[in-house]
Amino acid sequence: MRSVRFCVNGVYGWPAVLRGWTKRGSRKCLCAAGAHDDAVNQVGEDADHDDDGVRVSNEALRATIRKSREVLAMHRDLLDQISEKKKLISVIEASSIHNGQEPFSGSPFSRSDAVSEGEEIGYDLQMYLDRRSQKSEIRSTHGESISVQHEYYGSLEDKLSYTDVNGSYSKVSYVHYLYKTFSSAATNVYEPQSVNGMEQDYEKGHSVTEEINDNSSSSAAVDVMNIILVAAECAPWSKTGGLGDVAGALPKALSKRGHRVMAIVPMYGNYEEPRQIGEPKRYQVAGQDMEVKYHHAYIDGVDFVFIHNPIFHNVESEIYGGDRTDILKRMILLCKAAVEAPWCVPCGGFCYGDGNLVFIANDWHTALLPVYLKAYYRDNGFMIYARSVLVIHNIAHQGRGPLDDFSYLDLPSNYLDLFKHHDPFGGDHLNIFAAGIKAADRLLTVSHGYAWELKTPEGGWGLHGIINESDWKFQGIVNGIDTTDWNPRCDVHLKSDGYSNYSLVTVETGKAQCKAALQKELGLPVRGDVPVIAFIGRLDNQKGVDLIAEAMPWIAGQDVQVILLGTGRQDLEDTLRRLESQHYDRVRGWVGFSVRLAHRMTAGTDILLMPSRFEPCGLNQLYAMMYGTVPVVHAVGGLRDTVQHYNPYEEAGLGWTFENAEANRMIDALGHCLNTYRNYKSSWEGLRRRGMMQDLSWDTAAKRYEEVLVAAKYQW
Ligand SMILES: Nc1ncnc2c1ncn2[C@@H]1O[C@H](COP(=O)(O)OP(=O)(O)O[C@H]2O[C@H](CO)[C@@H](O)[C@H](O)[C@H]2O)[C@@H](O)[C@H]1O
Repeated sequence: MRSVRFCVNGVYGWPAVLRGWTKRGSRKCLCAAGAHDDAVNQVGEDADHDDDGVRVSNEALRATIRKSREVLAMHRDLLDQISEKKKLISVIEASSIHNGQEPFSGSPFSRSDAVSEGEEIGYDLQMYLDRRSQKSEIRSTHGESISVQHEYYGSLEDKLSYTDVNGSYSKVSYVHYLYKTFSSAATNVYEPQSVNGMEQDYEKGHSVTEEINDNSSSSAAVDVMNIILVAAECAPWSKTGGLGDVAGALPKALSKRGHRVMAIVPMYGNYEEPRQIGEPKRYQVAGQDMEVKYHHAYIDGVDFVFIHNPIFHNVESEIYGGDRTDILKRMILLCKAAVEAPWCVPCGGFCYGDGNLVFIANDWHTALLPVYLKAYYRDNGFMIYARSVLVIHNIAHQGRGPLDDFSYLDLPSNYLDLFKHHDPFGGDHLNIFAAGIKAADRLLTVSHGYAWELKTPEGGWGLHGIINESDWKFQGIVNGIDTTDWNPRCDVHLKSDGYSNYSLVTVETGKAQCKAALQKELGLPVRGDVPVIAFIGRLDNQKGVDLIAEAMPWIAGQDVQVILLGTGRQDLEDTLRRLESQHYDRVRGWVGFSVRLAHRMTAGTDILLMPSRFEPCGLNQLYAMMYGTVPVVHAVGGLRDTVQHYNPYEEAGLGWTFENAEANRMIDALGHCLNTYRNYKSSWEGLRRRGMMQDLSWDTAAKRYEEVLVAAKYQW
């Protein structure tokens, strides 16, 4: 007998799904809106007495049918309302054309006063829908239905803004209706015929979920996505390095392109903006029952969603700290809570659902997400059109552990093979990154150079074999930077203490002022003529700060100042302190994490040193160029991609690169750089200007991400 499944816009109640697995392997979920957990639990329990694993008790079936009927009645009601309102809108359209107004006059991004309704609920869904409509206009190849939507709400907003709407409907009620109608469109609107079809199918015991997904595939003609990015850190709330910057900026860039975007991160502290949303949910982590509260803030077009549970408290300063299993448990909870977010976080009143849905997971911390999406949902016939993309920011951290750790993950035993990895260093071990790479629909990394390196034994850190096998779905996209946050023209950290904002036009004076302010702040001699060299980064083997220490006798022999900012390995922190005390007249070693100082150093120094042994992309060299600071880098990974070596004959290039991560090579490159600074002023100005004139924003990268997300959507 075929099992009955029903789930509309609600939670699949996976504790029950999990119970189904642990006791009898793969099992389909049975739930209805408003009664998911009850229905699921009931079925799960009944099913426990079911020998062949497919029989569902009559009682549970009846309960589900009852609930399903209620839901279908609601749908019918909604569709009636929609068709009524459509007629009304057509009348308004006709009358406005009659009045000689352009149907689409006015920017779709402009906010009418009617949007205050959205503000009231703290969510500008209308803005999203407007973008969606604009996008559909740009991509005119995508079918009729969207252009029809465009006509409806695009023109209606104009009418609401520029003409009087008399009669029984107020402006606000129209727009409120549109929020409802078209947010449904954004998250699986049900066409009347489909609903009827659903009803019939349902009566026959067919899966309504499948029908809904069929609808999403028809709206799949539109490349506007529901995107959920999940990461362990996100600036400005939490940041230990570049991943935080990317998680804070990429979602905004994707939202600007017209997508509905959510970013999910743990809630490490008491953040000001987010408010609790939806109902708390419970998840099993390593046999422990944990409650998650979702908190939400809608900022710059992005639904930032924070996972609140005591497990994340008090680790803000040490996000990846604690013992191995502590970190693992945090990441399990994050991934479980994230994969269910499209069903239980009603941003602006509406869940994302699974139509046109793509998750973007980042690094090993969230590499479990593609696995959970597959094991909890897709293997069971749910969310079959949802996709996952995994981004490798740093392969050096893989979530390795003994095979016994598998029991924490809460997965069917046949999934063990996905995690089992053998290499000469780890032997047979559990590797979370490896499993995520295999399970993800697409694999990305943060530069072309690193994409190439990852496929080599030296660069792949034991995972090169798996990455080579995944080559068909793998590519590199160079990171962008947040040009609001990192912009010398408006950088908030340059507005006080003698610093100054500056632009391409005022770079000479602006940088000089920042340099003097920085020297003063750090107690260095205030001298405009001395080149100031910076290093900013995590203190570990990757960043090569030890090469700077090795080269310090030569560097300190030059007439230069050096400022080193970093935190990490104890011995390297001690090195920074030692260098400062040995060369106190010209070196500062600032141990700690200071976003403000990082910004001020980027503005107030002349040269940025990045002798990284490997660098997947690197953001500091991009920030440096944006601020007219010239990079000197080891030509590796993303550094090779982004810093073109200076060519004095053609006055081309952006900085200096050196081929091997060795102190002497670095000294050579730095020597040429200092010579140009001192003796070839106009060349130096050219280097600065070329750096500053680049478009380093996320716009280009976001477009490329979009292509990958769309490719994932159409991939089977
Ligand atoms: N002590 C300190 N105080 C204040 N700020 C500090 C700091 N130490 C580092 N930072 C900041 O952290 C960020 C570091 O970004 P990176 O991209 O250089 O490195 P990271 O190795 O962390 O990221 C990984 O992911 C990113 C994103 O994909 C890749 O670019 C990179 O190559 C990869 O190693 C910058 O914003 C920097 O200013």
